[in-house]
Amino acid sequence: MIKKMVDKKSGNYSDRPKLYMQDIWEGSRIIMRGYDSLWKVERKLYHQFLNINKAGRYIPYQDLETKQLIVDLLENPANFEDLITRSTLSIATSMAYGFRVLDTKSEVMQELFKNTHGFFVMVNSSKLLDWYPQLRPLLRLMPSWLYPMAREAKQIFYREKTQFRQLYEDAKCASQMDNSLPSFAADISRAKETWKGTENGSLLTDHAGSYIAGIAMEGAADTTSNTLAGLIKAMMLFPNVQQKCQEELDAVVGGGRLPTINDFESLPYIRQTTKEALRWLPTAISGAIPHAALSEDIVDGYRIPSGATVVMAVWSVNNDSSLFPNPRKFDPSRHDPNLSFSEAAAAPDFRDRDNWTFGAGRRICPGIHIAERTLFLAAARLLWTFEIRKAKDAYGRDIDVDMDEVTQSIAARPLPFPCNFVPRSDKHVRVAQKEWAEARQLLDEHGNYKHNVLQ
Ligand code: HEM
Repeated sequence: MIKKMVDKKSGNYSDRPKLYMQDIWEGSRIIMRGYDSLWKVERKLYHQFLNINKAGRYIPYQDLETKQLIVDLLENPANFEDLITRSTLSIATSMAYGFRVLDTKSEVMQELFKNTHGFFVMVNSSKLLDWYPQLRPLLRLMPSWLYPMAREAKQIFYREKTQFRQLYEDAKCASQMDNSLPSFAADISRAKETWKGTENGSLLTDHAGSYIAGIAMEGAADTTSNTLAGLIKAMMLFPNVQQKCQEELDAVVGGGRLPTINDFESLPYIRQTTKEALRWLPTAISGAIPHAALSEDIVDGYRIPSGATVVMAVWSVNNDSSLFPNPRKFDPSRHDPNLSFSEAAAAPDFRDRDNWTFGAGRRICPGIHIAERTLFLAAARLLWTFEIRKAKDAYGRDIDVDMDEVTQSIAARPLPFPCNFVPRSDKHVRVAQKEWAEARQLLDEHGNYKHNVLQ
């Protein structure tokens, strides 16, 4: 059904429902935006800077952050949830703005989390106004003390807007300096200059530009971190799969170096494992943000009215046993290693899709190529360095974990679970530490890049 409607008739199903909070946010968040001219400009920019060829440009960031992830885990394995979040967030801020995240508890990051979280809480709290939009005009007649949510939401929007603009302006300024790092924000501001006097140029205001960069950063961070948390959980629960991954790594990479992106083609089972992690615990459990129908349509005799909300039941389709037999079994071998994430997502026959976790149709996630590389490097390096095992209780017994427990969110994540990272050998530890020590030479005393590391 997703293929039939959202992929094949994507011109009709690329709109978004008109959420009350999207109005309060003045339509700023692309991910919630309807199928309009600014959305097309935004999408053009995403395509220009995140396409399959450009995605390769960010590998040095993915390389450095996944090396740091490994040594951080060696030092503080119990903190693995926060460490994977730091590394994916740092890849995202490096790409979007050209700076790294050293600590997720820093003031800038806390402000960012507070605003994003605030937005989703507000969307959740205003569901009634989305189900019954006819109530909205009544709110305007009510004194704000009787209905404080709108005022609270506006405050979150202003704080977020101020932060996104500041980050965007800082990246623009930084790009004027010699030896500056490339960033998506700087790319957008340059595109804005190039498009001056055109229709695209007039739509691409600084405010729009700051949100295009901000949402790319936001879209990249949690989704990837949540998927990695799911992959770690799967490795712990399916040790036979973990062992197969490690046999492949030992045969191809050996024990003398960390896997790199150059091993991508030679590690098909690791790639299949990342595909299976996306299927088995999809962070976009119901397609992240619903689509909406632009015009009325008839599908299999059912009338879909214009404006109808279309939710993709990603969890259900990823667990459909006619497509994925025994679906709760984590089995990487069900995926074709010869198809990249995006090739499988675009497969003409829906049975060739690995999963539906990146969405569908014209709104399919534009970060899919970046995500593929981050997941590959992180998975290969984690499994090269560690045995991922169940944690033990005070009596030395394995602590059981429910495989399906996830957070209640549009970007679901496994509920926190205990887990043991056991280094595979002293030699593996020494190699990882040595490679991180070499990689650190690229950084200054504040932990930021000394010079441009991208091609
Ligand atoms: C495992 C990683 C990721 C997952 C599972 C994921 C999933 C998704 C999903 C389900 C959507 C909505 C698609 C739809 O409406 O049909 C989406 C949209 C989006 N994603 Fe991702 N994403 C990931 C990584 C990334 C990365 C790395 C970036 C940026 C570099 C990114 C940027 C975006 C943006 C900008 C949108 C909005 C597109 C639009 O509304 O037109 N995502 N993503």
